[in-house]
Amino acid sequence: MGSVVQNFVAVTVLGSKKIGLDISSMGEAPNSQQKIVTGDGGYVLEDVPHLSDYIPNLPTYPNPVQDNPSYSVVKQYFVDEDDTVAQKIVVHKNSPRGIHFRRAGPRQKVYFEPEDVHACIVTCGGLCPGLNTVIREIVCGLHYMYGVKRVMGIDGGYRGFYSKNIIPLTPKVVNDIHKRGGTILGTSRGGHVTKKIVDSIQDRGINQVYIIGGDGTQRGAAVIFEEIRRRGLNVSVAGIPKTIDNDIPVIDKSFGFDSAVEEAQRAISAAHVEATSFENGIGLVKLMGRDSGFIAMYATLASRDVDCCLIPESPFYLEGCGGLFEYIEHRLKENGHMVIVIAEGAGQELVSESLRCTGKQDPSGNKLLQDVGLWISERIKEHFSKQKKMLINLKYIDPTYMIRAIPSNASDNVYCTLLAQSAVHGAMAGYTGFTVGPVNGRHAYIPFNRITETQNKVVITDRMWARLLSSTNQPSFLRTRDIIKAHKEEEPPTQLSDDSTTDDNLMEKQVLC
Ligand SMILES: Nc1ncnc2c1ncn2[C@@H]1O[C@H](COP(=O)(O)OP(=O)(O)O)[C@@H](O)[C@H]1O
Ligand SMILES: O=P(O)(O)OC[C@H]1O[C@](O)(COP(=O)(O)O)[C@@H](O)[C@@H]1O
Ligand SMILES: [Mg+2]
Repeated sequence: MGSVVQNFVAVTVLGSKKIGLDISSMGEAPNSQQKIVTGDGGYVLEDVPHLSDYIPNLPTYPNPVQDNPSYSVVKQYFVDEDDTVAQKIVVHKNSPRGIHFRRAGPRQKVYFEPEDVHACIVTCGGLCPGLNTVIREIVCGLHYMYGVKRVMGIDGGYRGFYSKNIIPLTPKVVNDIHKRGGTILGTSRGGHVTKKIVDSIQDRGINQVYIIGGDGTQRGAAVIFEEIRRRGLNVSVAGIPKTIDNDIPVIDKSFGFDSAVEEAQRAISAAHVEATSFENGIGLVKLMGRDSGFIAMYATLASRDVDCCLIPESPFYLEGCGGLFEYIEHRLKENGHMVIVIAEGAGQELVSESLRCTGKQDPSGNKLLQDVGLWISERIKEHFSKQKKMLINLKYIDPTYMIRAIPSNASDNVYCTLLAQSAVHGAMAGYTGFTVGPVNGRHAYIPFNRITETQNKVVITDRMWARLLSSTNQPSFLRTRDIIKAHKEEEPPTQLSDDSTTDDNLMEKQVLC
């Protein structure tokens, strides 16, 4: 028999399941109410809000997709109302069933008549390959699956709601945009004024809002949803997670990540060519990754030309035994050249120690980072010129904005299509206040708070990082105390990471000087 989790107010009882609203504090969106359903065997559904939660007696309509020749041939096209997706799929015999999310997809009944829908799409934050594909597929999904004709683009991110003109979007307008990088709608940081945004939504009669963006954007979307609910508006808010850094938790990975890793290969290959063409050549490539080193890690693993990968999650040091300089010297003596990949957020504490730390932020409140690529290039050159033992040739490549500006690759295009269609199905079915994304390969509707409360990071006590260390043969730069600290802080494995190694294994691996 299910039960209501403590701190949750029961509002409905369905068979053995109970639905509760969490009224405890929820970070930056204090009015948020979490919908939790518990069931037998430790089953927990972290559900997403629905328009009918706060607007009574909403009419429903048969889903027009059932009359669409492309889709009507598919048996069981509609998702069962009770389908949910498990967050954890590696379990033991006696494990509780754990957390689940509502499965994404088309429902038998929809909460909007297609001719009544007035949808808008906005893109916020940094660029990422695939933004245009998601825009295209939302427009085409609404149009071809549901017969929705009124879709508009918000120009230039959140501030575009109240300071710019709208961009009408039709299948014709968006037909070719997936072949272009960037976003045809423009994007920006900062400018989130909730009241003005929701006023604009209300004034324009918009009833579906599709918000494409990263962690900051999803925080903004959560606040917009709260305000819409407070005003009792029949407006569905759907978030589509975007971040090239892949730092959004819960979902398997974010769109554009694969494209970025693929494009990074070109920079790494160039660095390798440069490095191998000069005596003691060092090719240094800086890749994106403000707080999470996924691009650097995956690009390194894919390339096999990289001798050292430095990421924000794994502290390193330059001088002395087991340090970077020692490793460079050893590798150059051994192989005559080397390639280093560094994520932009790596070693920031070292950079701040030696440069005057400005503490500046971008308009969204993200910390502005020092250029670690330039800094480390200078330090390496300085070290070897002082030592006079070895003449080195270092070439620094910063391809970050070139990578971010490419169109998405084929697999990201397919992924973007699924994301966009899942978002459209969710909004049409009356769900709101959700982010869509794959969890263990199945698309699901995830409450905003789950996406914004933490960041996805490389877990350096996972097997994936061990694989990287073994592929580059670089030192782990970890001292015993760091290993113990890392294990204490260890987060549950993310979908892109792997199981943890044991304490004992790691202890054996530390560098002995
Ligand atoms: N806590 C927040 N509340 C409301 N809006 C936010 C919040 N954090 C960021 N935003 C807005 O979200 C947008 C994008 O955020 P940003 O951090 O630049 O990029 P990303 O969404 O890619 O992380 C900006 O317009 C910013 O003002
Ligand atoms: O120079 P900008 O546009 O501020 O972007 C730089 C940042 O954007 C990112 O690509 C990620 O941005 P988002 O948070 O918008 O996804 C970081 O890796 C990088 O630090
Ligand atoms: Mg961000």
